Amino acid sequence: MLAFQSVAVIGAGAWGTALATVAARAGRTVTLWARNADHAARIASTRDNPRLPGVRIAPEIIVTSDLAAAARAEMLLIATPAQHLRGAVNMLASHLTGEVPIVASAKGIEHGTHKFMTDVIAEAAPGAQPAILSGPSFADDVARGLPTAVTLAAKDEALASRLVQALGSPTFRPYHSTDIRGVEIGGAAKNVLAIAVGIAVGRKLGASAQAALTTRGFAELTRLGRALGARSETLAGLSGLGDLILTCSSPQSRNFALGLALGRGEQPPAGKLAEGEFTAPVLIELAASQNIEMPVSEAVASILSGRSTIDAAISGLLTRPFKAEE
Ligand SMILES: NC(=O)C1=CN([C@@H]2O[C@H](COP(=O)(O)OP(=O)(O)OC[C@H]3O[C@@H](n4cnc5c(N)ncnc54)[C@H](O)[C@@H]3O)[C@@H](O)[C@H]2O)C=CC1
Ligand SMILES: O=C(CO)COP(=O)(O)O
Repeated sequence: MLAFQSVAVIGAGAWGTALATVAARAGRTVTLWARNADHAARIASTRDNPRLPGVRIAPEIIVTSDLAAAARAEMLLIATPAQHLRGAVNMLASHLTGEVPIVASAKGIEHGTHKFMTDVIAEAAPGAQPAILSGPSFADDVARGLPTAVTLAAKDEALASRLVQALGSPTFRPYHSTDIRGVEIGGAAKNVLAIAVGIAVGRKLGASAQAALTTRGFAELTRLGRALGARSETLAGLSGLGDLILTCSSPQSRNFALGLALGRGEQPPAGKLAEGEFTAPVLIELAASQNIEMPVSEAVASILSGRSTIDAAISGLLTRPFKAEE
């Protein structure tokens, strides 16, 4: 039998549903777990998730709210928002046996603790083997089987490679890595930077400003990543630069769309998760604790908290002293 034949996805939002589809396409036996029993029953009968409209959920995917049943899978993927990951793994922990791999797929940093997703898993489920999956991949594209490539990192390279084998298919191509921190930083920071770029586009600052802001955003993401031990190749790879390019260039991104609305002076889209909103304050706290300058992220955090107007934040960025490019 193949390693990791059974896969459970915890969290039945847009991304969890897309990942369940990925695992089914790769030939795994898949369980999709929703915390709300009515929600699970509705998805199971309609084969449709309102979080991912127009995508048909394959009949072989088992949709359930039975956590003990889901926890029996040989491999688990957590697809809750970042701030809910600890709660989800805490619930799971008592059902787990052995060193089951738990792959985080949320993009964020925990409030209060400044912990990244695999650190939270290691604390909440000490017997498990944490891993992280991240990269340029809109749930809708992935679920429809459009070609995507991501990074999947675990401490042990052989494990990362086996997890890739379990999930990969011609249209979903994970690359394995051992640089967990690099993958986590890219995913968390790019959402904040996408809000900044969305604001600039919403304010009609032009395509040149969009490219400049994305690039200077990458510079600050790289500075923080290097300070925290990430490898440059990871930061310039799919989970870093790749995801930054995607998210900073497409209104399909909820983070970019939030920025766009703010920049235009409109109401942000209702009911859409934009992780960057939650990551911004903790990202700048983390950067400050490392003495790393992240002016673009700081501007986003100050706009979101109401400490600065958009125009004042833009003016602050444009009047920074000239310096060497680094
Ligand atoms: N949607 C996308 O294209 C992608 C999303 N992600 C990441 O995946 C994470 C989740 O995003 P989405 O699925 O898009 O959000 P979503 O808002 O569509 O779904 C989140 C789901 O998590 C569930 N949930 C919340 N707390 C929970 C808990 N304690 N236990 C179990 N379930 C819980 C909610 O009920 C909801 O169904 C985010 O960190 C996001 O950045 C990553 C790659 C692509
Ligand atoms: O992470 C994503 C694409 O890689 C999804 O982006 P948004 O969360 O901004 O929609």
